[in-house]
Amino acid sequence: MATVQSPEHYPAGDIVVLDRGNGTRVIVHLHGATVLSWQCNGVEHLFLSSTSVFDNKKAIRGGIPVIFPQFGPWSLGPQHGFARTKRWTNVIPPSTDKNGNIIAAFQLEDDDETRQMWNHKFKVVYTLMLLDTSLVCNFVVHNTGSSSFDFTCLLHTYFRVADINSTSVLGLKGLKYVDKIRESKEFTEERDVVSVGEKTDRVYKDSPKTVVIQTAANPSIEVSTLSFPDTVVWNPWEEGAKSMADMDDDGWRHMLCVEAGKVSSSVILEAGDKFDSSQTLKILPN
Ligand SMILES: O=P(O)(O)OC[C@H]1O[C@H](O)[C@H](O)[C@@H](O)[C@@H]1O
Repeated sequence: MATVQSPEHYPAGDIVVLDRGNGTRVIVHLHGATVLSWQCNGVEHLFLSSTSVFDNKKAIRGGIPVIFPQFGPWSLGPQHGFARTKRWTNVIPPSTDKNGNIIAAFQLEDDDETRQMWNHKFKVVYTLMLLDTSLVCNFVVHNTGSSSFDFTCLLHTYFRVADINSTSVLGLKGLKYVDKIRESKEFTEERDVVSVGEKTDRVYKDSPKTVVIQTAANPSIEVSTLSFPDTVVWNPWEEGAKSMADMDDDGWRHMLCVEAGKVSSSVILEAGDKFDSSQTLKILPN
């Protein structure tokens, strides 16, 4: 049977595939422009829950959901904003550049539904570039209206890990973080190697441009960012996973969200301006 991370699982009109051959490919669902899968030489690097709902309504549980214009609870609309539950347009179909890299772009613009929640004119262009061992996700917000607006945004990447108990994140030492599990109080990270051994939901501020996810059995992955100063580290752990209908009961063992974004403070975007940001996921040699 086809798995949720294979193109055959989806109606052809719902997905876009960036395929370099040799098992190196990305699958994007137009619902939320959610990257469902990033395989490199046949090895999958993203977690996608097998119980995720694909009804083109609910947010997809796994891959790389795009969070905009609000990270977290929102008084004007759904948690994490509307971008992850809107249908995006594939404005540049997958094409190969002279170096053999595959590029595709997706776009979301304001419409009646978004303006009812958030009355602003915008265009978001999300461009993916698949290289041999890396994936570039470029996220650009344009203010197409005549007044300024503010927003937060984030790429909610679910990394697939062999075992959460032997997974860690490097590069966070010395950073201040807001711990959402501990009344959103602020702490300072003391560890060089940040392992995750319990329910975790932290927003690390002023992160370095590069953090690394280390996990036994898989190669390490480097996450490099531009204009994304925050790093959210999230794992719902066993009880949290069980309480989510769209998360595999043992999903928490095999995932770690390391999310690059601008969430501690908002972006204020003047009319006619753009905000340009990106994350690059790179598989490091063993
Ligand atoms: O269940 P969701 O709306 O997809 O949110 C999943 C998680 O996203 C982020 O990582 C937040 O920091 C968490 O507080 C939240 O639980």
